[in-house]
Amino acid sequence: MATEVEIITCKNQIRSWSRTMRSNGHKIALVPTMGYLHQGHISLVEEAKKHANLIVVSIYINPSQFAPNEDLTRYPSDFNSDLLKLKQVGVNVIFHPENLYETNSESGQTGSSENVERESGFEPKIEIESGGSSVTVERESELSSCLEERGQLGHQTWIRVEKLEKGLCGKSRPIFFRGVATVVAKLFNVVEPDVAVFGKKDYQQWRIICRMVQDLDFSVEVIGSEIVRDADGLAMSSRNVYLSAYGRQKALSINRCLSKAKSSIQSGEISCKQLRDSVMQEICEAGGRIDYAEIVDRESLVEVEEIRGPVVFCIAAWFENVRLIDNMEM
Ligand SMILES: Nc1ncnc2c1ncn2[C@@H]1O[C@H](COP(=O)(O)OP(=O)(O)OP(=O)(O)O)[C@@H](O)[C@H]1O
Ligand SMILES: CC(C)(CO)[C@@H](O)C(=O)[O-]
Ligand code: BAL
Repeated sequence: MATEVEIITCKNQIRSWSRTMRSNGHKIALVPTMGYLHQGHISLVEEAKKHANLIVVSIYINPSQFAPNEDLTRYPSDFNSDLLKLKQVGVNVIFHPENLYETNSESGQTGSSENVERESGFEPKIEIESGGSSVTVERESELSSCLEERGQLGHQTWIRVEKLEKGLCGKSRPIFFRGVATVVAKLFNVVEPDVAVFGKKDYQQWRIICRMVQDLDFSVEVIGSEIVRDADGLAMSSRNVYLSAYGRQKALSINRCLSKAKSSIQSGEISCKQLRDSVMQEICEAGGRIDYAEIVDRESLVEVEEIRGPVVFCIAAWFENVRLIDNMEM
């Protein structure tokens, strides 16, 4: 049966809702999403219900985790369909801010002097002190996300989980985890949840959030929830919608070769090189372009050479210009 869902768009309003509810003895779980919801997201809500009695789902396509050459402007969205799904699964609040980086969202002000500077020819250069004199160097290109690209330079504070963010997805998306960690910290600060649920499909993201919470003493319990797959084995993802039926068929090779690797390990294979080589061969033969295929320690995400303990096999590959990620704990 569908339930009433409150839609909140203002930071102050969600914070005061949360504080009131907690003072009345409720426990609040947050499920952060970028919308265009599928069963993977719904499973996070179901997991959240095991840990709290009030559920907030945030829907926010965060510009700071997209590089300017990525798909922010065409990222799929369908708020009405999301609303229906969330009513059916039974959540209490949808937090749907228009702009989480807006310091004055309640008053509708958008400008800042830095925006003006950008519009009038901001150069991506920085000055650094060197031996008593200052030199101008190109700003590291990796520091630019769609947030800065929009000219919204009012935001200056970034969270970097320095080691965990470097490998896997961090190699080809160098600003991605800076944006994710920062926006999740902002969501934690405005929603003030007791619990937050993340999908293990984004394994590195989940580990990074756990580490951020530990290192910065956030009072939030982070839950990692299992990957949900379609019947054909493809890990559900909002971006699957970009795939043609043909591309999707080819992309099934990802899950297929992860399952084969798992069987090989169960039969005694310990060489990560062997395992990686066969996965890479199968994905390439299916027409995929590998971004990475790595077997890493589950906690540190450091690559291992031999299977001697719990690991996770993580893959990112392009099919038809769609970058898909998947993994399997082994
Ligand atoms: N198949 C899935 N199984 C479990 N969790 C998932 C799955 N897909 C997404 N999630 C989780 O849902 C949360 C929100 O993710 P997001 O809105 O980016 O969806 P997505 O489908 O992963 O989108 P994208 O295609 O951009 O990767 C994240 O914690 C993510 O790990
Ligand atoms: C955690 C998240 C909602 C932050 O924008 C996003 O990275 C996602 O949807 O996985
Ligand atoms: N699920 C992670 C969001 C992203 O890839 O941008």
